[in-house]
Amino acid sequence: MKNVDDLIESAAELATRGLSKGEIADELNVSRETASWLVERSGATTEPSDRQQEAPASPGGPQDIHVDWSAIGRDSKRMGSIADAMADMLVKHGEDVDLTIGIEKAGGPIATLVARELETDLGTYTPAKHQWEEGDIEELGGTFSRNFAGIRDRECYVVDDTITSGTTMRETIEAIRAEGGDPLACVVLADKQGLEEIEGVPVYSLLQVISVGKEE
Ligand SMILES: O=P(O)(O)OC[C@H]1O[C@H](OP(=O)(O)OP(=O)(O)O)[C@H](O)[C@@H]1O
Repeated sequence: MKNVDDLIESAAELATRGLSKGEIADELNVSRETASWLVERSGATTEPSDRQQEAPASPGGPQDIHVDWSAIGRDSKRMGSIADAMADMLVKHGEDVDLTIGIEKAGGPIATLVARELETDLGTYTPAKHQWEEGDIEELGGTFSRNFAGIRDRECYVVDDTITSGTTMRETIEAIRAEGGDPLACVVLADKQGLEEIEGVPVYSLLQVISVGKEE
């Protein structure tokens, strides 16, 4: 994915396949507003029910950026170096934690390498959105894979690639607590919200995305 034209083309293709703007936002890793803008620019349309729920895209374009980290993700050596840097931020946080949780899908491989560097156990969480097919997503829960470490009564770190709205990280923190775990910090490659904490859990990010010249 190289530029906005590629994003528009991808959004059009996904809309043609019948995906809603929310699903397109998830697929392209952009906000719903950006997904809406991309679809409108492409001239494609989404389902009528979807359009009714959408606020119109702002005429000046979206207040969002797409983070393409595939140059890192396609190379395990680069991923290892980036994961070492993320692990270092958690080391500086200074807690004695022996469990790292990755958020599927993109956070899983990163968390694996962070856990290796920190010499912790590894767990994974799959957010509810990945199980969603139709109906109310609020009625679904995410899942912790039994192929990896258990969480009950354990302190942990949480790893993902990006924070866009913060919804996924918030859901994961709540799910870990509901499972009896205690998330002490989270780390991502890029935080588009510039958050200091989510649900009382400190957020560390290698990159902070800051909008400048944004009209209020
Ligand atoms: O802060 P949010 O608005 O919740 O968005 C961030 C989430 O979106 C992306 O996941 P995506 O749904 O694209 O799945 P993936 O991990 O499989 O790429 C990303 O990996 C985060 O998990």
